[in-house]
Amino acid sequence: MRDSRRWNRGRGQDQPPAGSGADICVVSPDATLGIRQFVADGDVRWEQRKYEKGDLDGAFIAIAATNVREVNRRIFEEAEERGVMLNAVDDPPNCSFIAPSIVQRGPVTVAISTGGVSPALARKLRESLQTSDALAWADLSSVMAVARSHLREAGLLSTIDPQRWQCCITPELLAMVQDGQQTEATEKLLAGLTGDDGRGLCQDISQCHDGGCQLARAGERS
Ligand SMILES: C[C@@]1(CC(=O)O)C2=NC(=C\c3[nH]c(c(CCC(=O)O)c3CC(=O)O)Cc3[nH]c(c(CC(=O)O)c3CCC(=O)O)/C=C3\N/C(=C\2)[C@@H](CCC(=O)O)[C@]3(C)CC(=O)O)/[C@H]1CCC(=O)O
Ligand SMILES: NC(=O)c1ccc[n+]([C@@H]2O[C@H](COP(=O)([O-])OP(=O)(O)OC[C@H]3O[C@@H](n4cnc5c(N)ncnc54)[C@H](O)[C@@H]3O)[C@@H](O)[C@H]2O)c1
Repeated sequence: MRDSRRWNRGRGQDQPPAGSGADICVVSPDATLGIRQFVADGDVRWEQRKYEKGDLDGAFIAIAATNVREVNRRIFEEAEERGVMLNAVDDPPNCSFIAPSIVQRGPVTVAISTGGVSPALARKLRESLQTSDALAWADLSSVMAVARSHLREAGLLSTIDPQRWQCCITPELLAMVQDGQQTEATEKLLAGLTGDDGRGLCQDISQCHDGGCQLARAGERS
């Protein structure tokens, strides 16, 4: 099993691997302080012994992180036999999946993979993305969720053109949310989506491409 340094490094924070509701079991004669803490917190079970064939019985996903390459290879063989997904930390040929670098903001998760070509590049991309404006769109999550659930309840969700969603997700809407005006932003979004805002936004969906309506609105203002 990976040690806590790696868990923390991959996520860029002191976040236990649990929290997903997964039943996590570590099989190892010894464990780091980090893993012992997860065990003490009830997030992880620890079987204090060496790996034995059969340990993957019933597993959905496994990580082979012993410091003995031959043991990791045997774990990979068992995983292949059982159809269990396996990651062998730094041994790509003995992985059936590769661990990505992760960026999270609210409910939004961005996973970055270089396909094993360069983990250092995956980290660079993660660190760039964490501070990039692109990720700020994730701050709209709760407003989007509320509007969506409202439209679903009203039986209107499937009537909204996908392009209209894109046109309504504007920097202006984001600024409102970031200013703490959640309710106003939700109302504005719903009005824009249902065409009730009276400003002609996206009245002709067929003309509305690549933010075209926003460009038109900017033109109107100037
Ligand atoms: C993304 C991340 C997630 C995580 O760890 O969970 C991750 N490695 C991270 C960092 C990192 N790892 C290494 C360095 C040193 C610089 C460098 O080598 O580039 C750095 C950078 C640093 O620490 O700054 C060393 C290293 N890693 C691997 C090898 C073996 C090989 O390539 O053969 C070696 C050489 C070992 C040696 O011999 O010394 C292999 C893998 N590492 C992967 C994932 C998978 C491919 C992912 C992809 O490329 O997309 C894969 C295949 C295994 C797997 O699937 O888990 C995490 C980013 C954390 C973050 O976001 O900050
Ligand atoms: N890809 C990465 O980013 C990355 C990062 C850190 C470590 N690694 C790799 O992960 C592996 C482990 O590194 P580490 O620093 O955690 O090593 P470590 O020595 O700290 O830990 C290895 C653990 O495996 C246990 N172990 C040994 N034989 C075992 C067996 N037969 N059954 C069960 N457990 C057994 C040991 O008791 C120990 O607790 C190494 O191959 C290392 O190169 C990869």
